[in-house]
Amino acid sequence: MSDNDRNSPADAQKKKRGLWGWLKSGFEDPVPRFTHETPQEAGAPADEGREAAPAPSGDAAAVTGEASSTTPVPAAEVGPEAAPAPVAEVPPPVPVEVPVAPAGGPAFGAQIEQPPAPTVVPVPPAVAESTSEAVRVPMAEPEPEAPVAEAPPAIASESVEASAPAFEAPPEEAPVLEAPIVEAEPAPEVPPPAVEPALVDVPQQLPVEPEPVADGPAAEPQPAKKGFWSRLASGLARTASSLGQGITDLVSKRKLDADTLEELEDVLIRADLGVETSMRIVETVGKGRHDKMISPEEVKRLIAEEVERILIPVAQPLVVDTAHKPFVVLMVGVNGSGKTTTIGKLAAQWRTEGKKVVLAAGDTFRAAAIEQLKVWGTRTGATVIAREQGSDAAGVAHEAVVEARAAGADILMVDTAGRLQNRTELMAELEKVVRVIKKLEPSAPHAVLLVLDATVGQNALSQVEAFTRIAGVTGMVMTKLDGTARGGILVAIAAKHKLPVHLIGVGEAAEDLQPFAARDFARAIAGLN
Ligand SMILES: Nc1nc2c(ncn2[C@@H]2O[C@H](COP(=O)(O)OP(=O)(O)OP(=O)(O)O)[C@@H](O)[C@H]2O)c(=O)[nH]1
Repeated sequence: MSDNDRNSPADAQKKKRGLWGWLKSGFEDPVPRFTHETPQEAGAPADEGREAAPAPSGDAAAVTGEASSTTPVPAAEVGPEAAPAPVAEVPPPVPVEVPVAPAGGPAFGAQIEQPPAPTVVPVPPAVAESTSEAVRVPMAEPEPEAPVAEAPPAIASESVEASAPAFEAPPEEAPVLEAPIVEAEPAPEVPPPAVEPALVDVPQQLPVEPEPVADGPAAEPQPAKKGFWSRLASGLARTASSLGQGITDLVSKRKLDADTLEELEDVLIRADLGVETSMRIVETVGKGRHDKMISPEEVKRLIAEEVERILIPVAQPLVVDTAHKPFVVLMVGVNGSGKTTTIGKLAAQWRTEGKKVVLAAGDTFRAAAIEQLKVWGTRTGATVIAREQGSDAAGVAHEAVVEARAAGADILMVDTAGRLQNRTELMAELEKVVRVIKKLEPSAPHAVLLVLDATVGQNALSQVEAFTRIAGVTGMVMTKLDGTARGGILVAIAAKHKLPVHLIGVGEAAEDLQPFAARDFARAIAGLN
């Protein structure tokens, strides 16, 4: 579904369902659709670099703001450096949420502003089978208010075994739940952050396909699951059909003369393949075929071969080096490029492989991003480290590294707020996140993934330059290839920057994040079967 579809009545209806309503919809649903809450809409001070994503050059809409109905943002809390609100003012959106003492030694305390009472969202029970592994997560604190009341239905809808909710505290440990009653108290009564969080071993569980809700409507027949190729081909259909139509119109009735080749070059440039790449392709197509008839299929084949040649060196899988525990992945990119969604999709895939995954809600600028990550945590069974909106992102990253280590996590993914590459102060903030992670673990982050929105077109080229310079980008994920007819931008970036391309997003479902394969991509973009 493209961003354009957000305003459809069906989409609006989905949004009205609310968080738990969405969770009930189960694992097969499209991924959660979180809108981008602009500072203005939230009543916050304007911040151009945060709010203004580059205008898409393709025909897919840019990610625009619609205030989230579930997470109202008080004006005073908005802004990356704003003092965090008392915990009591942030209604926990998940069943359990407890304050965790800021980890890290005194040496680090001098480096980072220490916001109060970070929260940890424990692994939720969207699971069926326990493994022998256990992850240490903070003990759940009972919340007498609405969130607790809402929790059981959500668990019931996701959990396979309603009789064994993984998140119910064992009776003998119940007293621990009463200890840090800080969330409902006014700020002055919140215990100092040095208090040890109560920890309990919670079985690490693997996500499974959800069972239908017992009292829900009769299950509709599900469409057959798409295969890898069909997802890729349908995701790139807009680019392929635009290219294909242009090629067919050009060569089906004409000989391959100089004019035809020039027009072919225009068709390729319009698909954002870039001038150099387009010239290179046209040269290949024209070689030995001047003034001869050529079929559209033959031209597509030649394009695919040339594109594949360009892509082969950059098509590199994202390899998790198990020597690092956790393997730290930092997500960077401009506003709305798909960082949080990509984290969720990756978490889903890695959790299915049985990996222990921790997610750090380092996009502290946008309240909805924190909620979005928590939902992905609930959905995938990954632990989420989150603080209030406006907290120091570097502090969250620090906390997350400490917690992920303590939990023996395999992978830690750190989300960051979207920022325009030309906003120096925001890029400096990102630099600080990297610095803080390195201070704890010099080899980390082990992967810095630049998430690029394919619909922004040529602007992506300067994003690669800036983010690589500031954050040391190691690889790229290109999202929303399904929302543009100009997916050729990936080829232009590959040709210019030679940056590894690990993954591509061709839709909003978790399965729509695919490993990048040069041949498949080249053939799909050219419209070949
Ligand atoms: N169609 C499509 N939509 C995508 C894809 N990847 C992400 N999206 C959507 O893009 C929108 C923005 O994604 P987010 O993950 O919130 O973006 P972000 O980079 O975290 O945003 P900021 O926090 O503002 O920087 C969401 O509606 C996603 O569902 C994709 O591959 N295809």
